[in-house]
Amino acid sequence: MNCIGVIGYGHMGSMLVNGFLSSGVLGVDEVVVTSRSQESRDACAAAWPGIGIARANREIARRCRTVILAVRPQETTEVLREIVPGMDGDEHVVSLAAGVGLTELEGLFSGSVTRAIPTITSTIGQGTTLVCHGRQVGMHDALRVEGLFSSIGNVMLVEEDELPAATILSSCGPGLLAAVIEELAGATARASGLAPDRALCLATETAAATAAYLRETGETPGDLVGRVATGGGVTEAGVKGLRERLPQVFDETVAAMLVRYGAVGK
Ligand SMILES: NC(=O)c1ccc[n+]([C@@H]2O[C@H](COP(=O)([O-])OP(=O)(O)OC[C@H]3O[C@@H](n4cnc5c(N)ncnc54)[C@H](O)[C@@H]3O)[C@@H](O)[C@H]2O)c1
Ligand code: PRO
Repeated sequence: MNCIGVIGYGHMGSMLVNGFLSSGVLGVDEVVVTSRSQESRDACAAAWPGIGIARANREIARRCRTVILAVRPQETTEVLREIVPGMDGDEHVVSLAAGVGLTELEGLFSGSVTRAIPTITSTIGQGTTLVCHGRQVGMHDALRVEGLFSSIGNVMLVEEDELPAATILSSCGPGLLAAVIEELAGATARASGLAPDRALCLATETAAATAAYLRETGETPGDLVGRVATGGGVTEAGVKGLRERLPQVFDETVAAMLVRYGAVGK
């Protein structure tokens, strides 16, 4: 009964199960998983022999005290409505859904509710899970959930009104930066004879090294630009062009994401 239930074994559900089990923070006898398709349930059972597999969402609610909802935002309230009748009220529901607020979740389940927004980079133990506890969450439940997510990366406690912006940076960020890496490599390959796969390899390594440099030295991005861009040189020409055009591109990008954030759970 004190186990962790995961409903939805897609990108996030599988990442969390793999992370919690491979870090050793949970054993297979402490996790029960279900997902809509038999194929996903079979994949989970094959990856983690001995893990609990439930055939129905309501079974998770009966067997587990902590229930992680790892289905899409538009399915989250439907799944919560489905399982609540089988719950006795002292469970802890943890929703991963971007855009589905605590008020809505607590309106369906009157017990403890936490919103947690992980990031795909926690597949490799890096990145930050954003955690926002609802008003009913006690210290014990809060620490248990924070401990679980700490096993796969950093945890940052946030207020709910900070979640949209923090989600864009922490959780959508890997997708945004991957697109930037792809465009930088693609443009360089198109403008030269460099093979696209070699361009992508160099751009990816450079992005990783740049992030590590900033993290380790504590320099600002502006400091680093100053070190790289020799006066009158090549980098300066590129950074000048980016600084003229990127603010508008990113302002529009973030505005579009915030609009979608507000609508995604509907
Ligand atoms: N992908 C990310 O990087 C990311 C990051 C942070 C938060 N999130 C949030 O995590 C949640 C899951 O996202 P994802 O990318 O893993 O989605 P996904 O589509 O990969 O996985 C969703 C899973 O839920 C299952 N499912 C759907 N309806 C179901 C139902 N009624 N009962 C049981 N299982 C059902 C699907 O079969 C699928 O396996 C979303 O709410 C999303 O907002 C995602
Ligand atoms: N992935 C989810 C989305 O794109 C939530 C953050 C990252 O909607």
